[in-house]
Amino acid sequence: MPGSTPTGASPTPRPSAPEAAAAALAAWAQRHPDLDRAGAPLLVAYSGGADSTALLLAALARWPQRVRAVHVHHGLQAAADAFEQHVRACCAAWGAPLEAVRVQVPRTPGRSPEEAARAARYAALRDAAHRHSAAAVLLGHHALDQIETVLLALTRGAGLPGLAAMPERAERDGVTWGRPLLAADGRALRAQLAAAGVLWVDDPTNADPHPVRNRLRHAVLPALLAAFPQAPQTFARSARHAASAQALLTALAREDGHAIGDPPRLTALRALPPARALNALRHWLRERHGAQASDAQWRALMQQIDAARTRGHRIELRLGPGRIRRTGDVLTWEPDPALSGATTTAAGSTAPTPPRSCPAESKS
Ligand SMILES: Nc1ncnc2c1ncn2[C@@H]1O[C@H](COP(=O)(O)OP(=O)(O)OP(=O)(O)O)[C@@H](O)[C@H]1O
Repeated sequence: MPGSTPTGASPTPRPSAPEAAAAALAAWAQRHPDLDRAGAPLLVAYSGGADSTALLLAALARWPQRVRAVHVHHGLQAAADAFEQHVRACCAAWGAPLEAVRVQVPRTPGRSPEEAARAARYAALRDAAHRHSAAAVLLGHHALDQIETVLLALTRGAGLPGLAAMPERAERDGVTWGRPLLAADGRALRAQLAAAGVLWVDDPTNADPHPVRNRLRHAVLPALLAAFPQAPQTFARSARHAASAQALLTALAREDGHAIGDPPRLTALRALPPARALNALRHWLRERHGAQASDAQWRALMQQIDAARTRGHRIELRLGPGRIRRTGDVLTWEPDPALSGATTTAAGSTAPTPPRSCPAESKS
């Protein structure tokens, strides 16, 4: 349920944005002049954490008339009310329009509470973008988040789409999503906020040592940064290389998709080199059915496609959350409700850390 906070009759002077955030945002804005110069609102996804606080301050400084903060209250942890109070206080103090949205996070079998909360959050941000006809929704991910995302992809044995990690701009669900701080070092953002006396809230789930991301954050990242200080730049570069390569593979898959048809024809698939046929099929399953499958499943399918040279050769295999079958010369895929909950992640929880309040006056 959206609600608006009055911005207050006489807001206190806004603290200046952390330099690292302002510089990264300015460079991002130059790379996306259409968003920089558009008149439409820019929504900042403002959790109250350090990164989105830095982003909000930088965005308010660059686009004072266009920025609106959007905060999503997940109702999952005791501290969520206090987080919302904090962001309301900050926005009121800084004269920033705020929309605080409450979401119901459904319990879904096969989905961890974190995944469900993330999906509900992105849906709420998407809806807010549509309500405001926003030019973009801006997210506070920074360079260290990008390293974690690349490492996380490696721990899962991901392919190029995973290694491409987070794009600095993406169009999804009719919304433009921007990550202006991807070039900024999260440590600098925090240090500069602290030096300016700007307070933020810490999400207690970030301290949970069990989820893989937090293990990476607390055990791996400090060692990596100590040994390779350039990691924020080099990981970002690798992610960009992977994204460019993936863009080429996607273009090739689209082109090959015309040749193999929808549903894909076996004879046309066999006419392509196996790696191209696999690339086209992966793309078809992802784009047409929103599904992904494991390496072992793809290997089994490719073997069957190669072997199915007689009319009587049956193909019926599990592929991701569904089954793929041969009917004549084509392959058809259908979801199988019994398989859709196959990838369950364990959830973790810790006691909430009460947030500090927003300073009534800035020190800078
Ligand atoms: N409760 C919230 N309300 C509004 N925006 C939020 C909220 N939580 C996170 N965000 C936005 O998402 C960004 C990333 O947050 P965080 O790293 O905690 O999320 P994540 O779940 O890891 O992100 P992702 O969903 O992209 O993996 C924040 O900087 C902020 O812009």
